[in-house]
Amino acid sequence: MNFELKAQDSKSKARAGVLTTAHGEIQTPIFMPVGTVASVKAVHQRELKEDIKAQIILGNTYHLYLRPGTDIINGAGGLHKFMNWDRPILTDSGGYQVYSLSNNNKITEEGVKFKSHIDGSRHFFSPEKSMEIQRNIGADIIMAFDECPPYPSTYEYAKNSMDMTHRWLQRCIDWLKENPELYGFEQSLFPIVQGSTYNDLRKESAETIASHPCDGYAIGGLSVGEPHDEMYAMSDLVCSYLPEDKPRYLMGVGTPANILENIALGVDMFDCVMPTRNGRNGMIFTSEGIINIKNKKWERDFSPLDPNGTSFVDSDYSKAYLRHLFAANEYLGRQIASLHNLRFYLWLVNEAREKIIDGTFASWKNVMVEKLQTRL
Ligand SMILES: CN(C)CCSCc1cc(N)cc2c(=O)[nH]c(N)nc12
Repeated sequence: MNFELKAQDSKSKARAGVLTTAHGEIQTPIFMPVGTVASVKAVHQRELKEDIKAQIILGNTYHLYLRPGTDIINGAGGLHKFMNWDRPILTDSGGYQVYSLSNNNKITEEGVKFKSHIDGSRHFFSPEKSMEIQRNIGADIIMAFDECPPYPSTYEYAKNSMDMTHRWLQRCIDWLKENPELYGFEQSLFPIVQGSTYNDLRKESAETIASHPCDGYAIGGLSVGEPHDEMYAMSDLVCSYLPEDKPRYLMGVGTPANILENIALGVDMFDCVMPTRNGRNGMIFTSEGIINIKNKKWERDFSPLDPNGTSFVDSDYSKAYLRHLFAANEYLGRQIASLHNLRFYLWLVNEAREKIIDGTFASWKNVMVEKLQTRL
């Protein structure tokens, strides 16, 4: 895996680059649609590739392990073949999902005991187990098995959790060294910086994580309910300790405005369920602001969904029509909203990339951040 910086903004820490993987190139800054259970909800792989122009998508160890299970995915020759997606895939390591989905879990030094949110069956994830599952899934980018502390956490909890995440990282590295790739293509580990919202812990974690030679580095433990200015402060601090020549992935972020602000701080990769989850609830993101399509004000607005939009749905359908589909609970409504929002997120990061390359990012970002938060 190789990362090449193409341009750096002179008035911010924003960068434009290219990450080359076994399944193709990724232009950064990039947004990664979330395909938790081997599907980006309500969207075809063909639409992801041809209309949304997604370059990499996310899968998830916790979900895929529980259903369909690694032996079926392995039997298909890996997740790329199983879901017919031949571009890069990143999988999260499963710990975060255990905390957020399984209400009955116990964390020890060894790993995490949990009950399946599907059928209540008992399971156990260790760093080694997480690596084995991600090896079998065949993800191009494997996330280290970490603990994402809740927000807020006491200093003591955040420190103990961070230290354990660092010990778990070494166990991930050791297991991957002992167990080579199964499908004949490179799979790279991204370690994850923790430390909650404590400056000294974040510095210590970033330095520890950066001491491991990896193809990329992730910032975890944010977008967990902390105020946005805390998110930005931690992201800024951590980026200053991570290698310049490797991609930085801020996990679970975020709103369009969060993404632009973090690009300005030096972050290159993002994922978030917002475009799909909030889209399915009628929240439509546009370059002029946010539309709640269920609002009565759109009932007789026959104008295109998004005149500046770059997806086919933006000109094919009107606001009034999409509002009707939501009112009637028609599947097509969620499909249109998901497709539009994902295309918007990919358009936004590509616009940012072009502004970084032509040197106008900082001023464009400030204007854009205001517009993106307008309620239309
Ligand atoms: C669908 N996505 C939300 C899933 C991928 S990102 C999940 C995710 C989100 C957030 N906010 C923090 C963390 C974190 O600290 N560690 C890990 N492993 N994953 C995280």
